[in-house]
Amino acid sequence: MAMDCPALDGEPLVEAREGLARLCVPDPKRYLRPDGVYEPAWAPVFYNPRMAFNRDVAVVFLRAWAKLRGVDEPVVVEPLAGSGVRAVRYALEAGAGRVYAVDIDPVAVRLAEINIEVNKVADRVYLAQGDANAFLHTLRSKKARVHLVDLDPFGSPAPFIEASLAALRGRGVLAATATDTAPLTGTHPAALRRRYDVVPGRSFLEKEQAVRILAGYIIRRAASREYGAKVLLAYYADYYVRVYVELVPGARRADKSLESLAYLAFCPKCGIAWYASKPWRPGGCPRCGSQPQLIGPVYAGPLCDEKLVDEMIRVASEASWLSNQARTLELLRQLREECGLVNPHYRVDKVASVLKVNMPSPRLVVEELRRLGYRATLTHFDKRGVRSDAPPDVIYNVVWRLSPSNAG
Ligand SMILES: C[S@@+](CC[C@H](N)C(=O)[O-])C[C@H]1O[C@@H](n2cnc3c(N)ncnc32)[C@H](O)[C@@H]1O
Ligand SMILES: [Zn+2]
Repeated sequence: MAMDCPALDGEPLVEAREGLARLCVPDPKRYLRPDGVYEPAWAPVFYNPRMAFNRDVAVVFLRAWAKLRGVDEPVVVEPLAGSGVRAVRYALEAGAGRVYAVDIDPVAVRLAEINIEVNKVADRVYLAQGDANAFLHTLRSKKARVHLVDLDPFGSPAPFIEASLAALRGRGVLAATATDTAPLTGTHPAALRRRYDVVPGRSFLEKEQAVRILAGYIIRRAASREYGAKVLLAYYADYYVRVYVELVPGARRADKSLESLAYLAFCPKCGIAWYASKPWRPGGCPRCGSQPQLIGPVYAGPLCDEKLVDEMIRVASEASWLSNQARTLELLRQLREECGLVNPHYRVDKVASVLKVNMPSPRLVVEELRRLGYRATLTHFDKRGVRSDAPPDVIYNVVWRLSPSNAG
């Protein structure tokens, strides 16, 4: 049955559905760019239907994490809540016992109130207007138990990370989306250095670089508060980075997780990247011996936890209500393949261009590497990418042999 959405400050609202939630949102047709595409940032309250996939993965994550950690009715904080869609979905779909939803904008809070009402989750979703950081610090001073803080800002989550860590007492998860992909991928090196405190640069693995910089930044901030940090899931989709980092208090754990940091070293001449643990003595390119370019520190560990992803795949296969069930499963299955392979991916097109041959199919390269006894998979970061534990000379050899230029 169609729903009657009230007006919001004279702004007509329309119905939208996402997961199990029924929502009232600004009419996308009123905020079209000249090319006819909806621009959610122009609407009086931000609601982006394209982020439904991000929220699908988030509810699946929380269900799986709570099951594995034996947490009943987890407590979630969403301090940048916008229309309230994410908070409502955590309550409806992820079994959250309590969700604190906060936004600084009074209009967003009024819309979130409507959506909480419509979905009958007012007993579980607590709404407040205010500054995210102030609210997170209040939770800390009240010693509230928080299991998950989900940061979904405009741009960078960096300004909210300290306060999120403060609110997470005991074992919990910090989930963060970053849409400031121009700095993270190295297009704006000054902003990258400023925001994430790294030696900036632009490798040919832009998306993997972006994910590893954000994860590394969270690990370093967590360590300064004596939290060990483990990356449970980290990926790139559409135009954003998303990471889920589990935090466990303890100075020794913090020291240990700092060991997962390194510098991303890359040789523009050979089109390969690797990790260098000592920036002042990074070692030469394993192929040509020349001094590499460096970015970092970055997180140099696995992009996901295999047990968690297995459980997420199980949850997602049963969650037929998700807005993007097939895409969620596709991403999780691909990440599952990538979990155990920590080396930065190889770009088959770059290697082929250095060899001055046509690019062979990355899928064939993976098959051949496996036949030779190496671990190898495609990567969700790039259709032209291959992730493998094979050394560069083997990759070069395989790309050369499989190139259509050398066929017959
Ligand atoms: C990208 S939108 C959130 C979208 C929402 N999380 C979702 O899944 O649809 C970012 C929101 O953060 C709010 N915001 C910006 N700065 C804030 C601050 N310092 N404290 C609280 N909210 C803030 C904005 O009003 C906006 O609604
Ligand atoms: Zn080289």
